[in-house]
Amino acid sequence: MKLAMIGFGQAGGKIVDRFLDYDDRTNSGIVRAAIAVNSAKADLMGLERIPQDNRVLIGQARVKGHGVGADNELGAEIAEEDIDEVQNAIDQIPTHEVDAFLIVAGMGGGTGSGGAPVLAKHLKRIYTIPVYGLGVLPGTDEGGIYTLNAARSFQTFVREVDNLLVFDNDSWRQTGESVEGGYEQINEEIVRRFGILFGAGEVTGDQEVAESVVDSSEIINTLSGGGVSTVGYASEGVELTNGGGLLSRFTADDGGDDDLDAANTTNRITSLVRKAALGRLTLPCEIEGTERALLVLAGPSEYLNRKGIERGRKWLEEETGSMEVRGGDYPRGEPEVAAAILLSGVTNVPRIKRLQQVAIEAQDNIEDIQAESEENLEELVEDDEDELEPLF
Ligand SMILES: Nc1nc2c(ncn2[C@@H]2O[C@H](COP(=O)(O)OP(=O)(O)OP(=O)(O)O)[C@@H](O)[C@H]2O)c(=O)[nH]1
Repeated sequence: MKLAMIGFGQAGGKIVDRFLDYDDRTNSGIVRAAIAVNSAKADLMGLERIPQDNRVLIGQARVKGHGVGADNELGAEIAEEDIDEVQNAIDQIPTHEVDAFLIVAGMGGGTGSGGAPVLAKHLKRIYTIPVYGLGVLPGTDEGGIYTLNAARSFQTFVREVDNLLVFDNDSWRQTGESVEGGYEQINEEIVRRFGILFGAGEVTGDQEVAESVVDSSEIINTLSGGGVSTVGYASEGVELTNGGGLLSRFTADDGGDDDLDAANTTNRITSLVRKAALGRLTLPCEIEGTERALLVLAGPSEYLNRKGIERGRKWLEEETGSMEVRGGDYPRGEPEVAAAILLSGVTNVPRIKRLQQVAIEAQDNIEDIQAESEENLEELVEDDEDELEPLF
């Protein structure tokens, strides 16, 4: 499906930048327009792919291009004040060619965390196409203020969008790497997963001869109903029949009379689906209780078959308990077979519960510290009060 992506804040901008790169590399055609919004000029300048004209600096009057320093209330305020500037950039894109908006933001900072929900609310008032969010949760070691920001932003963002897709940095961070290097890899993991999902609804031309290609309305229907979504993914390298040089661990179903080949393909697909659902999700959670799901099998068409996808879909129905599990293929020329599973409307998410608990503790702590420091300041000032006249 075709998306208008808006990266809000530093993380949001960088991830949308990577989506553009992914789109070019894989010819997916999912990014119809890409916009970056930030209160920090330097962050906008650091982007590589998003066109200069689509980079919107907000809050200049308040923060002079220096960012909001993880103050997400200020982030929300400047987004509201400068929403017309963001709208001007959106006015330049052909929204009638777009299936949905995707607002991408890190939820632990200030600009994206505060601004993304404001933009979602604004877009929903104006447009009839769905507005989705892709929210990135901070690592638990980033500290109380990031957790508090994320918990507050999450609560608001999920209410304002048609569906909130979540990626949790905490379960993806790698030890022993620089933060920047670590994010590069993490961002690649993000675009690969969401790229396959959204790319599935963008199959065109002769690829459509495949039997059960996923359609963008199936993605929209899976996301409709709202709530929180997570994505599972697994892949295996294959040899392209037109001469790719990869070791084949996946047996091609060449469509001939070879039942064994077909059975092999089916079995491989089924185990790939299990790996994707039971492995690391973008937001770890219990898959049981998921309201709706979509299974996408991507790969060269000779490695896909309807029976495998149908079996994978049935298995997902059993595991999630959902009666609304869709499935289909996404034929493409990459030398791998990949299963991406969108689990929409997940309810059993211990990470979110914990995030909210820690945020409440952080909020209480901050209030205590504030009260204490006000008292301390009063004591400090009172000591001099008898002797000194106030200025006014
Ligand atoms: N996945 C991912 N997460 C990132 C990246 N950069 C920052 N983050 C996360 O996003 C959060 C910070 O948000 P930023 O986007 O840097 O902040 P901002 O929205 O620009 O807001 P301010 O800098 O406070 O004005 C951190 O908690 C990180 O967890 C990135 O490139 N990829």
